[in-house]
Formats: sequence, structure tokens, C-alpha cells
Amino acid sequence: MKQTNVVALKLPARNSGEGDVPHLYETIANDLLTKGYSVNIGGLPPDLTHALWTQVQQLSRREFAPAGIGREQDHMVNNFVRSDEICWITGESETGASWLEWATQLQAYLNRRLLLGLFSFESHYAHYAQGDFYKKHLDAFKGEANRTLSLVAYLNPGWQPDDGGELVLYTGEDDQTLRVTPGFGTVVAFLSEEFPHEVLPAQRDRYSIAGWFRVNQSSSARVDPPA
Ligand SMILES: O=C(O)CCC(=O)C(=O)O
Ligand SMILES: [Fe+2]
Repeated sequence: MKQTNVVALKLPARNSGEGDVPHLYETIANDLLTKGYSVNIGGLPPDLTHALWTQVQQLSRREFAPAGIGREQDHMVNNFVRSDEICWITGESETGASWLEWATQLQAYLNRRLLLGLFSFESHYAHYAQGDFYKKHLDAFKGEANRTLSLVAYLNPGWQPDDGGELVLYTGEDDQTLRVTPGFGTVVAFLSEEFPHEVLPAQRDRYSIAGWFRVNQSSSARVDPPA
């Protein structure tokens, strides 16, 4: 008897309250492929957004430290470049662990779909008080196999147009820009070496998470493949 070749396709689960996670991952993958950046208004799963927002409200001022620029030994605080405060996210709390799990799943998805070879992820909460900003910068420098993909998520319910604090992404030649309102649950991803960006001065407290996926430095820093 001829065997029918029917494959049972497993559709992604669409649990209400958890958002459409696989769909968002796929949107990000497609956008990265076609444009190199992805903006998803209210894209983060609602439960996760609420948990992160609750956690960032509960962090005391003491847990935030002035943000620096540069890497490792070059790291220094420069209030002319950025004036926000940050708090690194660890997996110690349930909420921090859920966020890292969500990002790790995105990492696995992008590695499967785009073969990006993303290897690790680090992220911090950021608090921009009224007047705080982050001047135009790149998150990574070409040729230094460091940060590959930047990920930003916003935790600001009811953000109004005149609250400022937009992310400005320089998306093309001629200083073409895209302005992103830091609204509740909006998720942005972009290739770290490709897109300069800045944060315009916020007119009220602005909360976000900024994170970076890295490739494995030890292997990608090797210029010549072994003979
Ligand atoms: O919060 C944002 O919109 C972007 C922050 C940023 O560019 C950074 O932390 O490197
Ligand atoms: Fe940045």
C-alpha cells in the first residue's frame, strides 16, 4: 500500500496571557533578515512586561548605579554621553529568570533561523530620570567580535508623545531616522554594529531593559582558520 506522506504540523501554542511568543520571534527574525532591525509595539508578552515593571518599581535607588561607557578596563562614567542609571539583571529573582529565559529562547530561535551564532546574553534595567539622555552611539565596534545584537524593552505605561525619551535609530544613509516611543511592552532589536542610536531627553521617569547578545569571542576573534 502506498504510504501517504502526511506530516502532522505542530502549530505554536497561543496561550492567552503569554502573548504570541513564536510569532514575535519570527517577526524579529524576518525583520533582522530584511532590514537589520525590528520594532514591535507592545510585543513583549504582557505577563512578563507586568512582572518586569513591578520589579523595576521595587528596586530601590541604591540598586541602580550610574551607567558607564566603553568596555571592561575602559569603562568609565561620562555624564555628557549618558546620564541614566542601570541595574544588571541576574537570574536570582523569578522575574529576572523569566526575562533571561525569554531572551535565551529568542537567542535559540534566531540561531536556528539566521545562523547568527549568538552565544551569550547580558542585560540591565535602565532608569532615565527627567532630563536624562544617551547621546548617539554604537553598541559595538566593527571587527571586535563583541556585541552582535542589541535588544531593548520598555516598561512605561501611559507614555505620552510629549514625554520625550524616544529612541532614535539611524536606519540609513543621509541620517534617516526612526523614532520609537518607549511605550509599555515595546521591544526593539537591531544589529549592534550597524545602527547608531540615541535616547532623547526624557521628560519623566523612563524605565527600560537594554540587553546584548554576543558571539563566542574566542572562536570569532580568530582571523585565520586553522590549516
Ligand atoms: O533605552 C533605549 O532606548 C536604548 C538604550 C541604549 O542605547 C543603550 O543602553 O545602549
Ligand atoms: Fe545603545
